[in-house]
Amino acid sequence: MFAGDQNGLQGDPRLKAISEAIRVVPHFPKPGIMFQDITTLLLDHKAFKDAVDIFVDRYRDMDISVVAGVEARGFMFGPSIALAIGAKFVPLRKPRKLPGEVISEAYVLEYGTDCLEMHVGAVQPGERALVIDDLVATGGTLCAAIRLLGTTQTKWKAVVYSCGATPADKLFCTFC
Ligand SMILES: O=P(O)(O)OC[C@H]1O[C@H](OP(=O)(O)OP(=O)(O)O)[C@H](O)[C@@H]1O
Ligand SMILES: Nc1ncnc2[nH]cnc12
Repeated sequence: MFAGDQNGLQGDPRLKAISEAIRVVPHFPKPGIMFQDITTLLLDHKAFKDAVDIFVDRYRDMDISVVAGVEARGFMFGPSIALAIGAKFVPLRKPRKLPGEVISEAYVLEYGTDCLEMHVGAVQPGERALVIDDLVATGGTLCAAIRLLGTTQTKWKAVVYSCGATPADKLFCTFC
């Protein structure tokens, strides 16, 4: 996992603008949580486009066939990235939302527990997948997404978050 200064984006003015477009709401949804609200980023066309473009530029020539978006905020960035890099989009959904046969992974959140599900057959063994979400807090969601894709024996998992609860500089990614 690496931050803006280690991924070739050091000094990129887009990072500051993206960071500033994310509203921080203290004590939401409960005391002590500094909520990183990306809905304000979505209102800023340039910052929103820059956030998508940064990932498109990074991953377009990496033979990635699957972009997996984590419900719900991964759905706000993932499809645009998938279309631009020529990959399919696979939603990783919260429980009981997908109508077909699913595989499930439970995980612990900063303020609760949850579960991600994916349709069986959406990802084939050997495919290269990129996971998209808006941030890492405890990392529980990210780990669940990796486990979910791992059950399909996906050859590569590239995990990308467009912003982070900490540090403030927001752009980092992991390959596993
Ligand atoms: O690193 P973690 O501790 O796992 O937390 C990060 C996750 O929490 C948020 O989603 P949330 O579960 O609140 O769902 P939402 O996108 O539907 O609001 C966020 O969008 C990440 O998916
Ligand atoms: N600090 C935070 N801000 C926004 N979403 C979150 N999900 C978990 N922790 C969060």
